[in-house]
Amino acid sequence: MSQISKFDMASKTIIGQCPEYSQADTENAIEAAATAFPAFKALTGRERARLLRKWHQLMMDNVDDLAILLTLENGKTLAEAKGEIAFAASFVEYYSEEAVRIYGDTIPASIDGKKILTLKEPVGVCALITPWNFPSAMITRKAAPALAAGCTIVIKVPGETPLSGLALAELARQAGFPKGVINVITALKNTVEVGSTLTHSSLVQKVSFTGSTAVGKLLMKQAASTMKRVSFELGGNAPLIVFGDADIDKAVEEAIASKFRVSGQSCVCANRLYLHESIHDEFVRKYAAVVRRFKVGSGLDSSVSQGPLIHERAAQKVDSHVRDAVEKGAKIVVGGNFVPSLGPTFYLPTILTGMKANMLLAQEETFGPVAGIFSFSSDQEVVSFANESDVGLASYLFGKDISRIWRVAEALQVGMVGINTGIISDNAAPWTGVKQSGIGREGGKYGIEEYLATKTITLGGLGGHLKPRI
Ligand SMILES: NC(=O)c1ccc[n+]([C@@H]2O[C@H](COP(=O)([O-])OP(=O)(O)OC[C@H]3O[C@@H](n4cnc5c(N)ncnc54)[C@H](O)[C@@H]3O)[C@@H](O)[C@H]2O)c1
Ligand SMILES: O=CCCC(=O)O
Repeated sequence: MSQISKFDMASKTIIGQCPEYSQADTENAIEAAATAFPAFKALTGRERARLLRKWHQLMMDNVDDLAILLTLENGKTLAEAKGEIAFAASFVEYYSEEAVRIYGDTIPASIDGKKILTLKEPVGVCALITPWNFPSAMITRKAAPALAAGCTIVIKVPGETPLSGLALAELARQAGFPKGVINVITALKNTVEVGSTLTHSSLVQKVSFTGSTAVGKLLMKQAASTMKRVSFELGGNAPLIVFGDADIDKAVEEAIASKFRVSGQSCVCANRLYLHESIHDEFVRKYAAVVRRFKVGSGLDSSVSQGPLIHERAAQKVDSHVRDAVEKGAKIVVGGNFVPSLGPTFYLPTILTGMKANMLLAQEETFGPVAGIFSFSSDQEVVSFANESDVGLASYLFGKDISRIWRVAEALQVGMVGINTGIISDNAAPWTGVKQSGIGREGGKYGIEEYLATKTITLGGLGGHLKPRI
């Protein structure tokens, strides 16, 4: 069997290898999950909750090792990696608490003598396909609710970051999950055939995918062949709007976190920053002062704030957005180039001003450390700028006038709005997009519903109501 070699993202030295699984291996994993399903489904919610709690505990006991592995294979800083492991574990804890709270309804029937009940049942074998930008959290955000519901799973981890998923699966084994309940497929070269196998298999009942909109569309088409349930968490192009009455220092701090965490490689990272003309210059001056202090380098170096991007293609895309903007009249305030001394995947944190709607950055997700700054003069104008996108995942608003904030939050065509905060990730909150940012929700009480089917039971022949004796 051929192997995938994994390199430390900063030094490019080899850190490990894992199998390049094929269509046949994927079919075996699906079979294993299907075989394990009846017994796993039959466990009580309390039993599944205990397994999840143990898994959560093992993740937290091993947070340092998991974080080092994550930094090595993804490039994000160690502080960010530790944050991600805690975030990943938080989904496991949350859904250990939901596993015992899966309720059906009793529904008054329209016809006398009948009763209607609903049962919530696990949908069956689920294929979970996850991206490299959050190699641990994007797995547990799917796996924890699926397992809490009683589903068995086949996880297709990204070829760029397979090791974190394997480490999580080993900890799940140690936690006591029965054989066949959690299966991991690693593939890089064979990604397309593995994806096709998962989405066409008649044993797989559900596909949950996080990744780009382009791949999401392909998987949706493939999953249609067997009418699978689907959940898609796809790309974004988040607008961040600062109104004239905002607390500028706070908005700068939060906009830094929103734009530059994981070097701009989160689906909810602010991509387009819209500043009211009255505070534009002050914001840019303060924002640039912070960004100039950033240090780019290996994520393992504690003085570094920005690690490498995932691959050369990603860095080239970032640079193409910067070049395109400059050609069309934008000005580079900070950064604007690669860091050749570190290698082709390192890009300087960049601020561009004078952005216009015809620039690539305005139209597509940059997925890198570039803040494109636009100026606006009225609420209506900024809402129409922000909505000029075929995706609608996250957005951010900064200001004090609550009636304006509310009006704009309602008018934005997005799944999530952060108000006076640049960080909206929380295991308890529904994570969701509109337009081409996806279908379905992850997290919170809604996340588990994606893995449950509602069965309606109608009891007949019950007769009428008892008549009171007179
Ligand atoms: N909405 C969200 O919650 C969310 C979260 C994280 C990332 N994302 C999005 O993900 C994208 C970045 O991640 P990426 O570059 O890994 O995305 P991607 O779509 O290229 O890949 C995502 C996953 O799908 C796999 N994949 C690719 N082609 C496939 C195929 N034909 N069949 C089956 N699997 C296939 C990849 O190996 C990876 O595991 C960005 O667009 C980002 O916005 C969205
Ligand atoms: O890509 C993203 C989801 C995770 C996050 O940003 O919290």
